[in-house]
Amino acid sequence: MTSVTAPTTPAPLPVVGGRYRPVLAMRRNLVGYVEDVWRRRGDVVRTVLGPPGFDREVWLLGHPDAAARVLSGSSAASFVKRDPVYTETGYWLGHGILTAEGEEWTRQKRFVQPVFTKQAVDGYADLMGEEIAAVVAEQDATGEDVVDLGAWMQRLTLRVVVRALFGAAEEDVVARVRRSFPVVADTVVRRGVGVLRLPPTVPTPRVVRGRRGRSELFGVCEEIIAARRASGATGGTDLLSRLLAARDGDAGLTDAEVRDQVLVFLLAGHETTATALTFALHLLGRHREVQDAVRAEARGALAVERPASAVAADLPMTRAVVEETMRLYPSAPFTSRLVVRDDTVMGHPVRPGVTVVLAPWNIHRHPEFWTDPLVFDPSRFAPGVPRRHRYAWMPFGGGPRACIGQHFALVEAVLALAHVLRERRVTSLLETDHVPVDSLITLFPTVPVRARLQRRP
Ligand code: HEM
Repeated sequence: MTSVTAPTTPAPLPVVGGRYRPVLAMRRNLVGYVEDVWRRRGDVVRTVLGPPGFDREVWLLGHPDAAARVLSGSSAASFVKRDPVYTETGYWLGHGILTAEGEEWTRQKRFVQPVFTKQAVDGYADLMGEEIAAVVAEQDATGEDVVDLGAWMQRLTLRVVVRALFGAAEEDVVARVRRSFPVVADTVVRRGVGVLRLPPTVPTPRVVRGRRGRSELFGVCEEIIAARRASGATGGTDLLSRLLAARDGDAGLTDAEVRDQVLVFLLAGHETTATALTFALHLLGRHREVQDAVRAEARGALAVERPASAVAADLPMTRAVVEETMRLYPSAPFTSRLVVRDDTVMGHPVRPGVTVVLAPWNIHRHPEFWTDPLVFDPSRFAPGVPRRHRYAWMPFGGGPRACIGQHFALVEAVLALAHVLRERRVTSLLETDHVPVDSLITLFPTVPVRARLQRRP
C-alpha cells in the first residue's frame, strides 16, 4: 500500500519585535542588533518596521542556504538591488555596475569585466607593491611607533586604488575622497535603514551634507575624466584608460557612465580592503606565533626578484590569515535585496515588496558550519582543507553579482601584510580579538584600533 503525504506548507513566519524598537536598536548599532536577533530568534527572522501605512517588511537571513537562494543564478532574478539601501546608493553614488539591474547591468558588465580579468589585475600588482612600500616608508619616517591601523590602512588602500585608476596616486584626489566619502556613506545608510524616507529633494540637514559630499566626489572624477579626454592620451593601462577605451560593438561609455564606474571602484575598492587589513594586523598583533609564520613566509617570498603578482601567489599562509580575518570581520557585513516575485527562502514563502537582508556577519559565525566560530584560526583556510558550503564564507557575496574586485583585493591585502610584517613586529594595543564594531555600508571599529610597530632586523 502506498501512502500519499500532502505537501506541507510551513506556517507563516511570526513577526519578531515591535515596529519601532528594532529601528532604534539598529540606529544604536546595526551589527549588534542583527547578531542579537539571529542568536535569539534563528536564521530566518521576519520583522515589520515603521508605522502602519509606511511600514516595510524586512527579513533577516543568517544561513548559507538563504544566501544561496537569494544570490545564486537560478533564483537571483526574484531578489534585486532595488531595496532602500541600494536605491539610496544609486541616488547618491551614481548608477554604475554596483547598483544597475537587469539588461543595464548586463550591458555594463560587458564593459567592465575585461578591466578586471586576472591578467589585468596581476598587471597592477607591481604598482600595489610600490604604493604599499611608499606608505610603509612614510610611516617609518614619522618616527612614531604607535599607529592607528584604520587610518593607516585607509591611506594605503586609497593610494593603491587611485593609482590603479588614474595612473598616479595624486594627493589631492586622495584627500578629497577621504573627506567626502564618509559623509555620503552616512547619508546612504541612515536614509536606507530609516523608516520614514523623505524624497531626497527635501533638504534635511543630512541631505544637504550628502549633496555637498556627492558633488565633491563627482567633481573629483569629472575633472580627471575631462583632463584625460582633453589630453587625447590613449593606450594607457590604468583602469580609467581601459574604461575610456572599452567598446561594446561600436558603442563606448559616456563620460557620466565612466564617472559612475570610477566612483564605484574608488568606493567599493578602498574602505573594504582597508577594513580587512586593519583587522588582520590587529589579529596578527595578538597572535604572535601566526605573525612569526607570516613574517617567515613574507621574507622567503620577497627575497626573490620577481613580479609582485608572483609574490602574491606564493603567500598561502598570509592569504589564509586574510580569509580568516574576513570571516570574523566581513568588510560588508550585510547585503540586501528587494523581493520582486513570489519565491521561497529556506522553505518560507516570501512575497514581492519584502526586503531581505543577508548577514555574512552571522553566517560566518554559524555553529553548523564553523567549529569554535569566535576563535581566530587561519588554518581553516590552509591549502587542502576541504571546501565547506559555498556560502558559509561569503565576504565577496556570490552568484552573478559577486564582487568583481575580489582578486584585486586579495592580491593587495596579501602584499600589504607581507610588506608590513617583513621587517616589523606588530603588537596590538587592544586586549581582545573581538573589537566592537558597527557598519555604514562597510564595517568599522567603534574604538581606535592601534598597534605598536617595531622594526626587526
Ligand atoms: C576586501 C575587499 C572587498 C570586499 C569585502 C568586497 C565585497 C563586495 C561584496 C560583498 C559585493 C556584493 C554586494 C552584493 O551582492 O550586494 C561586492 C560587489 C562589488 N565590488 Fe567588491 N569588495 C571588495 C573589494 C572590491 C574592489 C577592490 C573593487 C574594485 C576595484 C570592488 C568592486 C566591486 C563591484 C564593481 C561590485 C559590484 C559587482 C556587480 O554587481 O556586478 N570591490 N563587493
